[in-house]
Amino acid sequence: MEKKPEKRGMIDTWIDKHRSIYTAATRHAFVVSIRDGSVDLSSFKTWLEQDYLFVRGFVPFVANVLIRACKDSGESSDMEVVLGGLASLNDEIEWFKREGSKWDVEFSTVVPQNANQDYRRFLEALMSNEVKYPVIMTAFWAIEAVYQESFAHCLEDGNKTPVELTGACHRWGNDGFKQYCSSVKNIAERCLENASGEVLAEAEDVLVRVLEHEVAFWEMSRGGQ
Ligand SMILES: Cc1ncc(CN)c(N)n1
Repeated sequence: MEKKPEKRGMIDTWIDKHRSIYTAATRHAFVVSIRDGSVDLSSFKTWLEQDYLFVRGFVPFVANVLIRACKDSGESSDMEVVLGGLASLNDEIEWFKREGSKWDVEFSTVVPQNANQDYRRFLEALMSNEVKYPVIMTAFWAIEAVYQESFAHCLEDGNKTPVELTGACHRWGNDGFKQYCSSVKNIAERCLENASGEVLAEAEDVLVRVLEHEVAFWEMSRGGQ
């Protein structure tokens, strides 16, 4: 049977419109250096330290998305998708701790860098009740999708990803995580279909801002702030 082409929604339209920042976030030099094996391991360690702190701040954000999915969605399956994401953050934190001991990282002494603090402040602002559900779901999708696309790239054919880094790549580059991102995208697209012009403008803006924060986060790993 012929496969039906997937329906293009607002998110795909916005990605096309903001292609250069989308590519900057999903094909950043740090990610490309993992894929081609030239990665500087001290950059990887910086990323690991900073991302552990980020993920700890991401938990309350996702918990808030879960509450909004229960209160504002009207579709009971939204809650199940987000709950799955929250549960996998538990595994993620355990993974970071194991990885930290492998790389001799003492997380308790790590200080969040500026890009990390800015990103976390942005997430906190999104947790306000004033922010509409379609806007939150768009942001949530973008945050997860950047990691999925980036790390899946490090596993694609022809990669020279160092074996000690493949664990990180599989964590976000695996098919289950891809499927989960696609479910989150479907939720966001469904909400955006019925959104007002004002909410659409806000969601587009938030999408671009997530991509900018992701670029700054990768830059920080390579020694920027
Ligand atoms: C900066 C960042 N962005 C996204 C993810 C994926 N949850 C993450 N761990 N860190």
